Formats: sequence, C-alpha cells, structure tokens
Amino acid sequence: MKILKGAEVSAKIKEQVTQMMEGLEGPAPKLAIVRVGEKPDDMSYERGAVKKMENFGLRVQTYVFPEQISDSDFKAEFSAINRDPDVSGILLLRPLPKQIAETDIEKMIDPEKDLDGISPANIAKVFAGDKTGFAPCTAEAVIEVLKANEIDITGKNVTIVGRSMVVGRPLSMLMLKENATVTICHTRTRDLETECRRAEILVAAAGKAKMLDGRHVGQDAIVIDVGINVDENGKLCGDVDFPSIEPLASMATPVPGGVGAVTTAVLAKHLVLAGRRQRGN
Ligand SMILES: NC(=O)C1=CN([C@@H]2O[C@H](COP(=O)(O)OP(=O)(O)OC[C@H]3O[C@@H](n4cnc5c(N)ncnc54)[C@H](OP(=O)(O)O)[C@@H]3O)[C@@H](O)[C@H]2O)C=CC1
Ligand SMILES: Nc1nc(=O)c2c([nH]1)NC[C@@H]1CN(c3ccc(C(=O)N[C@@H](CCC(=O)O)C(=O)O)cc3)C=[N+]21
Repeated sequence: MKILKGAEVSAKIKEQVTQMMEGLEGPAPKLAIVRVGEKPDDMSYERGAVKKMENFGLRVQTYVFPEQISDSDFKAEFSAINRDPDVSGILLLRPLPKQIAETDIEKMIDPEKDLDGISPANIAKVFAGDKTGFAPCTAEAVIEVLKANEIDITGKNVTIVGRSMVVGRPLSMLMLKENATVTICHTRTRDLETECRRAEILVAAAGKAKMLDGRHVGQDAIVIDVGINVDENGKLCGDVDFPSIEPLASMATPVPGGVGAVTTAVLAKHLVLAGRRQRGN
C-alpha cells in the first residue's frame, strides 16, 4: 500500500503559490487567524497554519479572544478585522462558543476574504461548481491530494463518510465537479460497510478514531483519512484503523502527515488568490 504524504503535496502547492506571487506588488498578503478560546484542535490548526504561512513567505497575524467574549464585543472586533485593508484573508476557527451567533458572522465576513468558504456566497459557489469563490480548505485539500498523485477522479465511485458543512458536504460537491459518482454516508446510513467497500475512493471525515477498518475497504481502494482525533494513548490519529487496511488499499493518507498538512497549504493558496484579486490581478 502506497502512503500518500501530505508534505509532498504541500511542496507542489508551494511551487504554484510562489509562481502566483511573482509580479504581486506591495507587501506579501496577510492572513488574519481569529480564535475564540483555547480549544486544542483550533490550536493545532493555528500552529500548522502559522508555520505554513511563514514557510510560504506570507504574513500572518493571530487575533485571540477570551472564550466568554460577548456576541456584540466579538462582532465589533471581527468587523474591524474584516474591514482592515491590510488583511487579505481571514481564517475564523470554528465552531465558535455558543453565545456568539455564528450565522451572523458567516453573513458578515467579506466573501473576498473568506478563505475557508463559510459565507453563503462562497457556499453557493461550491454548490454551483463555480471556482471563482473559496471552498473550505479541507475539502479542497482532499482533491489536491488526489490530483497531486495523478489519481483520475472521473467516473470513479467515491464514498464520503460524513456530511458536515466543513468537510463532507462541500467535498461531495467538489467531487461531483470532477465527475465522480458520489455516495455520502452518515449516522443514519443502513449498511455502512457495503457503502464503503464498493468505493474506489473512500474518504473518512467522521471524527471517530479508527472507526473504519478492513471491513470497510474494497481491494485496491484509495483511502483518504481526514479525521483528526486523539487515541487511547493520547496520540493524534485518524478515522481509519491503518494496519487493518494495508492488505487491501492501494494507497492511503496517514494522520498526522496527511490531509492536515495539505489543508494549511490550500489556505496559503487561497490567501495569495485573495491578495491578487484585491490588487486587481
Ligand atoms: N485535516 C483537516 O484539515 C481537518 C480535519 N477535520 C477532522 O475531520 C473530522 C470530521 O470533521 P467535521 O466534518 O467537522 O465533523 P462533524 O462532527 O461536524 O461531522 C461528522 C460527520 O460524520 C458523521 N458520522 C459520525 N459518526 C458516524 C458513524 N459512526 N457512521 C457514519 N457517519 C458518522 C456524522 O453524521 P451525522 O451527520 O448523521 O451526525 C457527521 O456528518 C474530525 O475528526 C475533524 O477533526 C476537520 C476539519 C479539518
Ligand atoms: N473554520 C475551521 N476550519 C477548519 O478546517 C478547522 C477549524 N475551523 N477548527 C479546527 C479544525 C481542525 N483542523 C485541523 C487542520 C489541520 C491540522 C494539521 O495541520 N494537523 C497536522 C498536525 C499539526 C500539529 O498538531 O502539529 C497533521 O495532521 O499532520 C490540524 C487540525 C482544521 N479545523
């Protein structure tokens, strides 16, 4: 079974980003990372994103607010970041604490700066297969992993486990755009093993440690593990029980070191795209 390494895909995206930055006047585009509270997976993503922006020669600033910040105070702070002309793109770490009306923020964020595709305008573009907007970075990272490894998606049977607005749903639309035949599984799916085993490309985005194993993988299938969990020993792990799929899968992405590393590279690509559009080229 071939391991699909995130770092190799990230390096290819870095080459594209470097080319896209040529001829860009003025300072490098700046990413604003907005975090409310100290959730561990937000911190992990922020750590990965800051390192990646700096590695790609881009500017990044984190804006951290206390977990209990009021809805009105947060909206005032967020609105200032949203309007700041020096900020080319925004990554709002979600979900936000309950007291903040997240749907208001989704409507507030400038779609031109909404690099993770949370605004209605960008969601509509993902639905319509319109690439002039921004899709959520993780969903797009899955497509980038397949393309970087020259895996043809056209006509393939793709099964996605998970239907969230961050991964499952947008990814199903991006796969459709690539002419795949898509099955979306969730907690009400009756025969998960069969729906997964028939997939030529299986994507795990359930958020359940090691939930998918050899029973869910057809011979020579390609397995993309999006899950980021912590196992019984406190180690980062995915939704796939890796050893059990080795005799079956032809290729698979590991956790860590798989999709996670590509998500932050796609974020960097979105930042440069936003910077270019805001400067008229
Ligand atoms: N690598 C990266 O860049 C990123 C990784 N992640 C990771 O991806 C995973 C998914 O994230 P996210 O989409 O936000 O998670 P959510 O919890 O929002 O969604 C999980 C989805 O999986 C489905 N699901 C859960 N358990 C089962 C089951 N036993 N059988 C079938 N379907 C199931 C749920 O179904 P239902 O709708 O019926 O409840 C739901 O649709 C998490 O581990 C997260 O940490 C997230 C973002 C980025
Ligand atoms: N609006 C929003 N979009 C998200 O996509 C989002 C979010 N909020 N909130 C938090 C979750 C979690 N998430 C991760 C993405 C990559 C790594 C990542 O880079 N992981 C590295 C390890 C990084 C490390 O911990 O050192 C890896 O898998 O190799 C981790 C976590 C995105 N999320």
